[in-house]
Amino acid sequence: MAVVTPVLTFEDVRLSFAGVRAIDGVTFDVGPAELFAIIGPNGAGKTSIFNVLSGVYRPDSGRVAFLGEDLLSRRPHEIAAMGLARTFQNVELFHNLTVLDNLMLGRHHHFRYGAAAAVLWLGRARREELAARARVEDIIDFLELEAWRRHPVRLLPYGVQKRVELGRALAMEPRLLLLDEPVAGMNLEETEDMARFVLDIRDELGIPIVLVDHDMGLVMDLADRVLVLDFGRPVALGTPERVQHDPEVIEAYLGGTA
Ligand SMILES: Nc1ncnc2c1ncn2[C@@H]1O[C@H](COP(=O)(O)OP(=O)(O)OP(=O)(O)O)[C@@H](O)[C@H]1O
Repeated sequence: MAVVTPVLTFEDVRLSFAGVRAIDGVTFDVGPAELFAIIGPNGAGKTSIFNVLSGVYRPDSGRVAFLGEDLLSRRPHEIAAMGLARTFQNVELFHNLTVLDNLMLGRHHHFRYGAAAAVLWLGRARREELAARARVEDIIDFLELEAWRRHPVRLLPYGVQKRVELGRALAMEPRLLLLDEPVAGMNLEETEDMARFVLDIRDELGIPIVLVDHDMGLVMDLADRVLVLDFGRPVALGTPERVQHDPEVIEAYLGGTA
């Protein structure tokens, strides 16, 4: 049997804040083109895990490797440049800029030319800019954003703004995508659209995804595997089918009502 090397390895990670155990011995890995979900009630430690992965928090102990390389010694911009892209719970875009410009900014770390070349619009700068444009136009097609491409983000419906944020993360050409509550605050139609795009990213682009949410329903529909957390502790890890029927999950997460 072929051995599949995980894209991400998170091993026995612990992190406390003034006595609060935000992450309490959490271990998981994410395979290539896997949609991995982390769920748990408020305060379970989901955002803390994302903050460790993106280099914002340094854990007290444990090991985290991305594409075989240690992540814990890296700064946030280095981790982004390695190909780990993230969206946020709240829309974090430049609201007065157009969709196109926001997506172009998502690519900035790919540009290799210096300031002088950029100002003079010379050689390499021009070639890189044209390649970036082509890539961004592909993403606009993929996320069905054509109708809004020249609109400032602040004028767009909320669900479309979240899609632009997803587009900006894709513009980084990620090797792993972290989605923080991608459907929070969305109506049913927006939620269904977002769910479809998330699946397309895995299936058509082959990009592995870690998705954090507290909505059990969405996660169970989308994820290949699910990690359930409670007060920073792992409660269960497995396929949605298995996790849903785990007595500890039913007790801890659903309060024994399922
Ligand atoms: N910077 C911080 N300083 C102090 N405590 C923190 C910090 N970040 C997180 N915590 C604490 O760690 C615990 C886990 O918080 P975290 O935000 O990771 O949970 P969460 O599962 O993402 O919750 P939510 O669904 O509300 O976003 C909470 O008790 C929280 O108060």
